[in-house]
Amino acid sequence: MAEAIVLQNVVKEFTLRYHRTFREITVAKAKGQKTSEKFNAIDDVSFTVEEGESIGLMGLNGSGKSTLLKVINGVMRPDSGTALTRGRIAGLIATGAGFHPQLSGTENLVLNAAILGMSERELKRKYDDIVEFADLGRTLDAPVGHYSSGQKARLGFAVAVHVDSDIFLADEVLAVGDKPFKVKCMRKMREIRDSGRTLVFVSHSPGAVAKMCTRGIVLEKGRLGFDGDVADAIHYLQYDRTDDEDELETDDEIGNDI
Ligand SMILES: Nc1ncnc2c1ncn2[C@@H]1O[C@H](COP(=O)(O)OP(=O)(O)OP(=O)(O)O)[C@@H](O)[C@H]1O
Repeated sequence: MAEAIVLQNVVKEFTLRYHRTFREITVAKAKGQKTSEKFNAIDDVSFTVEEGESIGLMGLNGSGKSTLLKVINGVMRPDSGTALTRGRIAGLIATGAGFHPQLSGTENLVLNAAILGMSERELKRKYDDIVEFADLGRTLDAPVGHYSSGQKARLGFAVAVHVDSDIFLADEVLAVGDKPFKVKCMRKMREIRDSGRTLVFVSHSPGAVAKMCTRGIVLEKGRLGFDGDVADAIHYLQYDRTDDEDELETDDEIGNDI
């Protein structure tokens, strides 16, 4: 089996700025305080994904999952190390990314499909399915700038799943969609997985990850914390733990009842 994604010692550095105004910066400098700090959002991460594997990319908030997807997708370049991929990549890596707020949903659909490499003929063939999947009704005629985050996710996901990709990246599709849409997304991602395409699925929902993926990769403050069987990855993160304080937790329910 061929390699679909190969990451070697990938580092992505960001600058965290503590102040927003000149005045604040001047005061901080006068007091000898730092005004910004560099940190590695992705810190020396290496792993290989074989074609057809389904990976659950997990980790606490801010651990670097979205950043890593952007590096894999190619919208961000690593500061050092290499990120190689084989084949066409599609997916939803950030809700609303690539949308023009002043254009309507329909216009953005066409634009987005073209950006993702769909030919005019292919789009004509798939247009009705995309519209049906997004299920936005007349809202499709309204400017995307007025869309809710869930509506943006619907449109972005609807286009992305209809692209003939070899690698599908999904970031937090379950976070903003309503329940019927989540169910539809999970079904579609399962179809993608079962068709032998490579899937990288970012989620905080252990139930959904366990159902969708065979391998789990856990990021911890930008570093690779765990890479192995998906159940072990969930256990490593203690996402399978339920104690009294977790009683109000809804995350697992979301995954379990899909
Ligand atoms: N463009 C940026 N400039 C500076 N810092 C950034 C930038 N993008 C992300 N970060 C920081 O990098 C770290 C990793 O962010 P990232 O969005 O990859 O985390 P995540 O694991 O996807 O988090 P979550 O689960 O909350 O979605 C965070 O500390 C975030 O604040």
